[in-house]
Amino acid sequence: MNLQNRMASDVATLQWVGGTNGYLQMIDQTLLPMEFREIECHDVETVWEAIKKLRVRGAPAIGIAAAYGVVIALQTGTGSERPDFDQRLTEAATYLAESRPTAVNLFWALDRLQNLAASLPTLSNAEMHARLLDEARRIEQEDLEMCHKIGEVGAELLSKGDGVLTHCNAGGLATSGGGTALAVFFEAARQGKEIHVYADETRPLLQGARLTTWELMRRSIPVTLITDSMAGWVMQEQKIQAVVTGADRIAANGDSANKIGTYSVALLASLHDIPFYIAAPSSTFDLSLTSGSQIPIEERLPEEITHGFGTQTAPVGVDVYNPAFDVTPAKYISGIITERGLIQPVTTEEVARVLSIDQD
Ligand SMILES: CSC[C@H]1O[C@H](OP(=O)(O)O)[C@H](O)[C@@H]1O
Repeated sequence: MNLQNRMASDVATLQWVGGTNGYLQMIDQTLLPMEFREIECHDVETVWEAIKKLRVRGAPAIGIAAAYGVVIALQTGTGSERPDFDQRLTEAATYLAESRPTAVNLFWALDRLQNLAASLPTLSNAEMHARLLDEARRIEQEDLEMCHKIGEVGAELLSKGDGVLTHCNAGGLATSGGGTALAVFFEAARQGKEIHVYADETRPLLQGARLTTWELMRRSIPVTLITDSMAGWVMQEQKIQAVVTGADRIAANGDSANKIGTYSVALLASLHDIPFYIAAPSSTFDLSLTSGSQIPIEERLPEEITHGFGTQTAPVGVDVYNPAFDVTPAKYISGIITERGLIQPVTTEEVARVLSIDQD
């Protein structure tokens, strides 16, 4: 099987249809697992809304969607001169960058397209548009390859029969299809390691209950759903031999932002002397930040907590705090699994060394 078939989840998180005047098709993840529906994005506003509402979500997937969103934005607009085109590119990137603040892959992808255009100022609008579509497709393909390698690097850390805990969803749905934390589980299972996954439900939007269990069950990987508050107890009961989660932005010293609740899981793992790993591609690192204190943390609407999935569970008007992410200090991270190898110990020097390793 080729890489695309082997590592991609058996459903395409995202799919570009057609040429430069095509459109982006994506699974609406807000409906899973009860309904499988794909939506078509024919304008940049639809892409922006899909990112904002987590119809497409997960750091790498958000970056890929934004890259295709730029291509869609350039299908319309005034001016036939290249400066007009470049202005529209800048406007589209600025607009998409406002959709969500934490996942650095969004900004990394938008910068990559803008830098490409800046490096090719003499191309016609049509030629530049085609190159931008090629670059978006390259970002998606590179992510698939990175997921595959993350799976291989991470699977080596797991032993036959391990219980492994994960938080939120860092699966094919959060990426080009290969997953990051779940790529480790997919590969370990493929190698016959017979792991058992414990999935935190991950309030308030339940990415673990809705998405991680769905992905693992589709691949016949044993998974047990637990509430977020049970993570410590299953560790105490010695059901867990390792923890692997994803990440949305990793600072130069290895401090990692991930779904809210990850920090608590890392502290619990440390207390129980259980290795806690982050799995993430190099596109999730933000080396411009010296530490995690500089990572912007998205705050989302109170209704996600008080009216989750249509049921009101708190008095109207109650004060609500709803940060979507938290930051785990590097000292609580046993290692960061990347496509370039394992970063361990998690230090600024080791981050720089591993990320500088040339890809084959
Ligand atoms: C492979 S990145 C997955 C990462 O993204 C999730 O956040 P969200 O569902 O809000 O996009 C969560 O932090 C996952 O670990």
